[in-house]
Amino acid sequence: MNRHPRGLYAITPDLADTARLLSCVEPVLAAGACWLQYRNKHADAGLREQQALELLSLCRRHGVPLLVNDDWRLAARIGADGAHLGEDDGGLPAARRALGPDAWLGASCYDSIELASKAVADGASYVAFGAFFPSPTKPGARRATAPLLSEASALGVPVVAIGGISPDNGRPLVEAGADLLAVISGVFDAPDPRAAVRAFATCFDSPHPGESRE
Ligand SMILES: Cc1ncc(COP(=O)(O)OP(=O)(O)O)c(N)n1
Ligand SMILES: Cc1nc(C(=O)O)sc1CCOP(=O)(O)O
Ligand SMILES: [Mg+2]
Repeated sequence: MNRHPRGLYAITPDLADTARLLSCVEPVLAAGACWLQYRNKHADAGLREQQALELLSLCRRHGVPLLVNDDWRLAARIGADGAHLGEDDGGLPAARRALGPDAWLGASCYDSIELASKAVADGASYVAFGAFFPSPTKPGARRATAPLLSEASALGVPVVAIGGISPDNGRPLVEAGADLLAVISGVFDAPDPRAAVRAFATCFDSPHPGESRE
């Protein structure tokens, strides 16, 4: 498993129709998203398990890690590559014990470097900050600013930025220290999701020598 991921971390939109979910996600993986998070805030436990299993096979076919949002027990049960937990989603130490040492375990740290440092001590293997921009998916999300990303680089785990990120505003977050840009609407609400994934890739291009980005 690549311990130094860099690129687009696509997060699924809430879709009750599993066939539609798969047909939305497949082109995004084919176009080069490097991680996928299964997030569905409305499905019941049975549908979430069914959707997570179908996404896991799709991700395996594309060689893309699948992480499950909110529910580390589901991640452990289906053998997903990891889980993502926020402040209301249970303790990181129990999740780490259940998932094993090699699984990805992400923690939402909002705008707090102190939360991030505690999360790493508790077993997180990446930390996420946000929201960096107004988020259509989560309009009430707490806001974070880019200097947090460079501060977090010292924690020694991949750093994820989330919240209202688009191909047009993502590059400064990468330049500030984000390894992964986590995105829902900027990919899945784009008129052409494949083109959006390719446009996100340019946020990770190094500037040409001598090129100014002021
Ligand atoms: C990569 C990533 N970062 C942050 C979140 C948000 O997690 P949380 O605060 O638990 O909110 P919900 O996603 O559960 O609404 C995330 N899911 N992924
Ligand atoms: C799920 C989530 N968590 C956030 C945080 O700031 O912790 S922002 C967010 C929504 C991300 O969706 P979009 O790319 O559409 O803004
Ligand atoms: Mg959560």
